[in-house]
Amino acid sequence: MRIEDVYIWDINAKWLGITPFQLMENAGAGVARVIEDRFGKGLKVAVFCGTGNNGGDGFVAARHLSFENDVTVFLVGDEAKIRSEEAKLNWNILKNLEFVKVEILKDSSQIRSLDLSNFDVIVDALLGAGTKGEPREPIRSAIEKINEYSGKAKIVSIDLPSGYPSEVRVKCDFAVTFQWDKEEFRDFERVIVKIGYPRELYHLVGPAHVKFAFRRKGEHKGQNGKLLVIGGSENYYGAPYLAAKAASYLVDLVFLLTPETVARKITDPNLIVREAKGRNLSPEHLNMALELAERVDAIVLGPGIGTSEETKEFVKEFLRRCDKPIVIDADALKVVAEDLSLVKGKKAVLTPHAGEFYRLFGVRPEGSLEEKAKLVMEKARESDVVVLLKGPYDIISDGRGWYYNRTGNRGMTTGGTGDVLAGVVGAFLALGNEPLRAAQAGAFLVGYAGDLVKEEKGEAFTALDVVNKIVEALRRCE
Ligand SMILES: NC(=O)C1=CN([C@@H]2O[C@H](COP(=O)(O)OP(=O)(O)OC[C@H]3O[C@@H](n4cnc5c(N)ncnc54)[C@H](O)[C@@H]3O)[C@@H](O)[C@H]2O)[C@H](O)CC1
Ligand SMILES: [K+]
Repeated sequence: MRIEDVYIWDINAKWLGITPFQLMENAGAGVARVIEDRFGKGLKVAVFCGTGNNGGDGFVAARHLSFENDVTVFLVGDEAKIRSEEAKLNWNILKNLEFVKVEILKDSSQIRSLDLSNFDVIVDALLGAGTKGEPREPIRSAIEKINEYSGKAKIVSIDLPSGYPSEVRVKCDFAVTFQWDKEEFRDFERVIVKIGYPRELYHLVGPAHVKFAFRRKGEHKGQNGKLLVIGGSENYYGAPYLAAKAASYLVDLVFLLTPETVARKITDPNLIVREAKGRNLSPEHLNMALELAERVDAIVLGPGIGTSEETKEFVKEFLRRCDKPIVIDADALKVVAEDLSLVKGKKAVLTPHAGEFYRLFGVRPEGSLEEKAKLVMEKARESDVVVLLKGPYDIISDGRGWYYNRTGNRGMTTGGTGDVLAGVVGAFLALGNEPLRAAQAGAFLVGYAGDLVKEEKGEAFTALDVVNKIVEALRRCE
């Protein structure tokens, strides 16, 4: 698990109804318990708190420790800067306690003159997962002050030694970190306390996956994602349009390569339509497709593409010669089913429904969520791509872990929502996300948009209704 996961778990925990207040209470209580387990009671404890939630954990730990120890809290910084509701609540509780001494240290001179020699334990709750860069004053002086007592007092850091990973960091005896170890943590001892997360969070896709996937990096047009949608045929023109339209809300440019019969029906100014002569895509359009692919960040291949022989030839050759991140959906999956080596090791997301999954892998996804998930994970690992199995719960795997998405409703069985999903996953790929994150974010966002439609219209709606709710759903994930 990485530090970013801390924020993903917090946000998705909130989605499950677990509040940051509960998490902070459990974190601070866990720190207090470890300190008393290790060092006994009747201790003289100094708790150095910053103004973020690391400090908030310190406020809680101070309150728990004050029951049988002599506690002094040093707030380092301006109390007006205490930002989160949960930290503010715990600060206000602490300030009103007679049996906890509270001192506010606003600048470094106050810190430099501190004498901590009569404290048995010093708790470092200055900086945690929200640290950016080298420690700045007055936090820096507090770190240096605490380090003067390394080897004299017991020094316990909350979550991680403040200042880490920079050289200016607290020399702690150990850090109490939460729920699981983090792969970025090196060269300091950790004690892990659980703070009440259910196992669900290992697997649940939530709004945090969208929040972290929708990163608009560039300032200039075209820097925030360029996508190419390849699809449409003599029988289908809606599908490629839905995929392209959905994506156009998330990225800067969307190109749509489609047969002329389809192109003529699409007049949406947000889409850059490129006509392929004839009624279906065929090998004669390969160069045009490859040249367009060179200009974009990601590709969606398949919506409405049909199953004519010349189109299957086109799909095969295109997959052989294009290495851009790609979503493969609908009838293009039929071509992949004939030869999985076409996608092996690509930055690809396959988006089959149950029938297409059977066609691809020769086995029906049946049984419990966990049984289906293990099957999806096995097939994703074998084919070395991300598989997003669509269903009442979408199941997603990159072959290493498995995730499931609960947003969406029965109204989503209406035609075209699969095209919308393919377009949105493609857009998240074009924004620079890894295939797994793109699939997680796409599944959640499209289902959530469908839920917003249902709130308004009940379960009778069209895929275009879902497209029109994507921006609203995205805003709620931010
Ligand atoms: N799920 C969990 O594991 C939980 C973790 N909790 C605790 O929350 C912190 C992360 O809190 P956050 O508010 O995001 O950030 P920090 O408190 O670490 O720091 C932000 C604070 O510090 C200032 N700041 C940032 N960088 C610097 C710097 N280089 N120098 C000086 N000051 C800096 C910034 O302006 C903010 O004011 C996590 O570590 C856990 O301890 C939850 O409480 C429980 C769930
Ligand atoms: K800390």
